[in-house]
Amino acid sequence: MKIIVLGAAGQLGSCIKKVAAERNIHDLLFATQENGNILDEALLNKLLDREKPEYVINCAAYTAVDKAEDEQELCRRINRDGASNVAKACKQHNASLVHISTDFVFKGNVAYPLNETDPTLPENIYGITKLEGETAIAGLLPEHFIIRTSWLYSEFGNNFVKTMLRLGKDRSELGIIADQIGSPTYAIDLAGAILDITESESKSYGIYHYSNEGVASWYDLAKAVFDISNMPLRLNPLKTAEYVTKAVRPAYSVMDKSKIKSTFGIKIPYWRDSLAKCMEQLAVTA
Ligand SMILES: NC(=O)C1=CN([C@@H]2O[C@H](COP(=O)(O)OP(=O)(O)OC[C@H]3O[C@@H](n4cnc5c(N)ncnc54)[C@H](OP(=O)(O)O)[C@@H]3O)[C@@H](O)[C@H]2O)C=CC1
Ligand SMILES: Cc1cn([C@H]2C[C@H](O)[C@@H](COP(=O)(O)OP(=O)(O)O[C@H]3O[C@@H](C)C(=O)[C@@H](O)[C@H]3O)O2)c(=O)[nH]c1=O
Repeated sequence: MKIIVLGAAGQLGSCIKKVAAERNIHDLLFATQENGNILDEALLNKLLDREKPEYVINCAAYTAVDKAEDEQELCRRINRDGASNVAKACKQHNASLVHISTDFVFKGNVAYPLNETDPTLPENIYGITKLEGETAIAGLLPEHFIIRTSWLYSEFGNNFVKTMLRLGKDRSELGIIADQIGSPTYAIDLAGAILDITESESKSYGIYHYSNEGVASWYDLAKAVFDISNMPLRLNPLKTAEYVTKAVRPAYSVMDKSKIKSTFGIKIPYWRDSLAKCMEQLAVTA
């Protein structure tokens, strides 16, 4: 079964590459911006024409949440128009699409785990354009799996866990927001779930939520990182108002994962267990 992974040089793309190799799944083509620019419709069509994939996994996105507030046009082109281009190419070539979206499509003003039908109301440009991408795909291609995930980290790319380890080397104390609540997700676990879905060849298309089990604040996540790595840093819990950022982030964006678990039989690890695994990998590569 042929699969094309777009945005393959990013964090999640790299995790899919690693998990696919571990599982001996070899019929994947990993496309970067060079040979799979999602803003270039002709290039995408040529790629799908040549490879004739059953699935396209779109990991390509604009993910710089604060910078997006100053680069709205570029962010929208990639997250809305790029997603739409990918869906059109899939439609033309009879491929199913696995597309990745975010918890930041929610406003975050309710304190219960959000399911796939709960109302969306993104508050920053990244979230707004990701939701526009979801809507564009749903309107163009019924054969889609849109997987909303949250707080991705891994041994690859840029992420909060690696930022903490970098800052922790030079500082004796850090202030971390403690009133934004979500679910950290090891991108390796998400990569495994995505491959479970493609391997299942299921036709249960639609939106799905996936994160690791459990909930945490950014403060909890940072604390766990420094505890696991035995770094004696002083962490100060902050209120959102005390740590000014360009983009507004949801106060509560925990997602209900019942649908993905019951539809595909996916087992989801607890976030702290997965964090420990990632830290082991980071220690090996350090
Ligand atoms: N990171 C997170 O915490 C979360 C991410 N997500 C979603 O998960 C997905 C994967 O995220 P992640 O891997 O962390 O993000 P990364 O930023 O690590 O990877 C995104 C990749 O997309 C590439 N890209 C950008 N523009 C284009 C383009 N025009 N054509 C092709 N490729 C392009 C980037 O290339 P380059 O680096 O060269 O610009 C980069 O390699 C995204 O859809 C994101 O919105 C959802 C929730 C949480
Ligand atoms: C570096 C740092 C961040 N923070 C806060 C700011 C912010 O509220 C939170 C996370 O900051 P970051 O900028 O690392 O993470 P951010 O880029 O906001 O992470 C988001 O990325 C996008 C792509 C998603 O889709 C989301 O699910 C989510 O993972 O931590 C502190 O409180 N102290 C610090 O020292």
